[in-house]
Amino acid sequence: MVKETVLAVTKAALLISGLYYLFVFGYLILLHPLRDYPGPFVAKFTDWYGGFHALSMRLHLTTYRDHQKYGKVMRHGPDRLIFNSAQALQDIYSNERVTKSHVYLLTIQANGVDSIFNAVDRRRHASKRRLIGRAVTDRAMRQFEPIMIDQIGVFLRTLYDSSLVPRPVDMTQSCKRLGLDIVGHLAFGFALNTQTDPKYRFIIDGITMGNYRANSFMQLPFLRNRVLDALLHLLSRPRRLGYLRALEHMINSRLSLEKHAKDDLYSCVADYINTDGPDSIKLSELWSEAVFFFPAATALSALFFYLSRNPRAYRKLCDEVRSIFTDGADIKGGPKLAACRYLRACIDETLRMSSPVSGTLWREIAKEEEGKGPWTVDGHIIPHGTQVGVNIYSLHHNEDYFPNPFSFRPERWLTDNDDELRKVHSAFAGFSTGARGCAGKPMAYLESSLVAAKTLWYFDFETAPGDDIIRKIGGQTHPEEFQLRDVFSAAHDGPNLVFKSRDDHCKIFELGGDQI
Ligand code: HEM
Repeated sequence: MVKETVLAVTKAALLISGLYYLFVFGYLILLHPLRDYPGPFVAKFTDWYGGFHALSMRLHLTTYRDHQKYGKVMRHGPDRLIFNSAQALQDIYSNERVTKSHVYLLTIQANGVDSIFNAVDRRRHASKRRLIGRAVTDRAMRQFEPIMIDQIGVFLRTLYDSSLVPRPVDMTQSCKRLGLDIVGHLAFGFALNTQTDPKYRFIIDGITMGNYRANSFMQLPFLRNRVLDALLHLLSRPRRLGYLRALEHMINSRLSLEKHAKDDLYSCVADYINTDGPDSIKLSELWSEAVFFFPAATALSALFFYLSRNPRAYRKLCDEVRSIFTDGADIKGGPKLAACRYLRACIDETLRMSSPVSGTLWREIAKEEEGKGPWTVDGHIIPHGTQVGVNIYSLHHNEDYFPNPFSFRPERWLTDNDDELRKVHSAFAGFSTGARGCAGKPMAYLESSLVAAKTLWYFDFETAPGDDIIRKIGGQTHPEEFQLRDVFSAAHDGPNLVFKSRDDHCKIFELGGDQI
């Protein structure tokens, strides 16, 4: 009797859940407001489609392939639409009624510390932006530049040492270490010295893991649940403790100095730490803000990749840098660097092909704007509750704007044809755009330009033997492109390069001079 009752209850439960899911699937496929948009079938009823490809770090490539198949607007999740046009870029990211999607909230750390990146509320964000903006003003940048140049000097010395052997240099490692050392100084005036000392190098992997975790949560919110989070916390405990200890050490070292002893983020916001005012910031939030200063390392690794594979561009850039400047120490921010137009075009072309942030930046209409009239994106009225975005990798490879998108052609940024120029700029989203666009864009250009120009001043370089073996990742079929793994920002390897010093110019390294 008991057995029969259990059987009957089980059958009823199965029937009810079967009917429930049938209803939900039926609704999502046949009745949902996004039902008429094309897209991968699985993505119509679950976020697992995007989640799966995010976990495998190739969502940017999948999205590009899907656009080829389904067109310039597609449904990429039950309530998600992705567009592939410059008009959509404007309509989404430069619209004041729009905010970051609620999925960004899933990236807030377990201790509740938010950052400028995941502050969805517009007032909270505006206050953070004002504060962070203080660290990246032109004046702050000018004050920080000598410190950046010192770190670039360390980078150049490691290249010089490698040239004496000669030994190939893995540019991903070198650029990430340089990038992190700059971030340490910029945030807390702290010398992490990862370029010369392995002690703090684990932070680089920590940042990548954090980005991977955040990206996975945003694509597949289901993952952010207590059980999985607790499990992840347990598994990453030893690393996390090391990370927190390093952070605590950085903060304590900085606190032991006078507020304005260093030209760093701390100094810019010190008067707002733990106050009652509207722009108050917690000390513990500062590093969360600063880790978003990191993607320049990807831009640099990719730039070295493209220059080593494109001899014509390499030669042209050498000619420009070596004719405009008269000395390595002469290479600094100012009119001469601004006159390096080909350098800027090489950086832009790099950011187009291998954008350090290559995914879809999800947005939605702000809560307080709901019901105040329709939101139209590239001619489509967006139904209530829909998250939308433009996929940066796809837009940057859209032939309507960038013919031969897989060719490295800096010249496309230097055309005399104004219409053409407007067109390429309209579809460039490397730093995103609008109120949530990159706050550190000028800093990123300065860092990339100084590193590239100074490297070309002191060295010639070429691809290390054997480095051209095609590293196919997740079905990427374009070996001429620097291959990125999408973890919101990017993970990558190489290129491995061999450096040869330009003799007369490198004497300064032998003499141990610091005017590099
Ligand atoms: C080549 C290097 C860089 C690239 C490609 C890049 C790209 C981006 C992108 C695409 C976003 C928008 C993210 C989103 O909407 O979720 C962003 C935001 C941001 N970036 Fe960058 N970034 C770079 C370097 C930097 C640097 C050097 C700094 C600081 C010195 C910086 C500071 C920020 C900040 C603070 C935000 C958040 C802005 C906000 O939400 O108001 N970035 N960046």
